Amino acid sequence: MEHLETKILVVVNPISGDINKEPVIQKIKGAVSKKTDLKFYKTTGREDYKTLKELQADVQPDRILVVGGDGTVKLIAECFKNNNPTIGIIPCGSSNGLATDLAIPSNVDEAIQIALGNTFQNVDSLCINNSLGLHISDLGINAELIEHYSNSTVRGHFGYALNSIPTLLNTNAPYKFHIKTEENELSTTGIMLAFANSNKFGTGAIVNPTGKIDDGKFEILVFKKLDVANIIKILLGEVQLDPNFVEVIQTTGATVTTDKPVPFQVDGEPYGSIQSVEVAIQPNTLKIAVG
Ligand SMILES: Nc1ncnc2c1ncn2[C@@H]1O[C@H](COP(=O)(O)OP(=O)(O)OP(=O)(O)O)[C@@H](O)[C@H]1O
Repeated sequence: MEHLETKILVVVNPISGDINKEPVIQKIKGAVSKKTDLKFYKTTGREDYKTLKELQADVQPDRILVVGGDGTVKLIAECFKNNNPTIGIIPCGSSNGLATDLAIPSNVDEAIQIALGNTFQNVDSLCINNSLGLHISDLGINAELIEHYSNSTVRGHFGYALNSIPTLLNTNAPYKFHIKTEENELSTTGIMLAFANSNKFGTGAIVNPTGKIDDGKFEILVFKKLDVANIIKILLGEVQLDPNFVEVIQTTGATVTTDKPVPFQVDGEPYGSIQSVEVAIQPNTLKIAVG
């Protein structure tokens, strides 16, 4: 396989998506040239940020391969955002939102080829209450689901579905959101407010007919009704946006406040319940290998 770098750090989340990573590790070993200095780091879920920072100083990798889900990609983005190495994603999580946005295949062999390849895309990130957001963050019902899911011992989609049932029955939704952007100020009610750092919404015909992929903007989506299937389809970019169902605001920075504490999540990680979120776009934070 052709690639220019010699130092590759592979960060493996052993538990993500309930997938055995050993075959993936063997495939990566088989895909790189003999000259490649290949280092592996398995996340522990504790102090990974600190250890990876030390590894960065030690190894100074040209490329980092992430074998995990959104949470692991985010960990890498936070650790290495100032060093700007190329990041290759081999999607192995129960949620692989950023990989899906970038059309990185779930097939391991194909993903490894792309992760080691030389086609790149710069990706914007969001600064959300001083945390890094790469894909979708939200206040409301989805964050409630994620909170329940993260407290459970069951991993994977099936666990997600099982745990969603009690949450949907006990929800405090709808919530009142006060949204202040650089351009506008409004109050609205919904079951969920999402911050989406995905070009799907920015380039969609209804949201922004003239939008470009790297326009340095993000979207606030306020979902009005509890229709989980439709919400998921919209977040996956599979259906046109119906303004009666979802309100969309495109901006570069916003503050959202609520009347009561609302569960909050950033890229699939629960952040407890909060009443105020500040969000700003950070253009071109990451360089990711794509197909
Ligand atoms: N060795 C480990 N043991 C337990 N937890 C770990 C370990 N390594 C990483 N983690 C946890 O895994 C989470 C990130 O998982 P990631 O998003 O990559 O995969 P996922 O299957 O999509 O995860 P999730 O289902 O929790 O969203 C973080 O919460 C991190 O603390």
